[in-house]
Amino acid sequence: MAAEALRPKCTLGGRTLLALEIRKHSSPNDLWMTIHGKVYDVTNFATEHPGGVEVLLDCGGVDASEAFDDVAHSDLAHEMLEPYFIGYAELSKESRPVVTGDPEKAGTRKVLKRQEMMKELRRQRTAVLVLTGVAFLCVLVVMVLQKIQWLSLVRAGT
Ligand code: HEM
Repeated sequence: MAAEALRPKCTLGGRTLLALEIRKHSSPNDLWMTIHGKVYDVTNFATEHPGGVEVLLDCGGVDASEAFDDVAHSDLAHEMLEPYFIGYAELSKESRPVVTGDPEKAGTRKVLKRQEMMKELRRQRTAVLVLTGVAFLCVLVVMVLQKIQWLSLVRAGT
């Protein structure tokens, strides 16, 4: 009875599933994750995820709440979750990421990896912004030069 009460479970269309079941859905073709106690089947969303498919695969079958919050997702991202909702999961040890070796170190490694990815994303965004700015300035300079040339031609003609 006590063991039954401790069992992590998730409801899906009236059915009750163990967290062990949630964990089985961790492949690109079958991807579930738990975010704040709710289970989402994001199989059809993974390849469309603006943050890339890799980060979602890292969270396949486990509790992705921390990873999701770390990114400070927009309200839109929270709304986008809803169509993928399939049920509720009991937050238990078994639904959290499976870590091998020293859990503390493994957790730190994951956080560091994520922070590194975020830095890289920001670097890429800054580079794109700078390049766009430079391209815009170049176009502006060319337009000004053409205008000057045109004005001097007009003056020379009169
Ligand atoms: C399955 C649920 C998820 C949905 C619906 C979702 C949705 C989104 C959306 C809409 C964006 C664009 C930026 C925004 O509007 O916030 C985004 C960006 C991102 N997401 Fe997610 N996301 C999900 C899960 C995750 C998870 C579990 C991670 C784990 C680390 C993650 C990492 C990222 C990253 C790194 C970005 C890029 C941030 C940037 O460009 O600054 N997402 N996501």
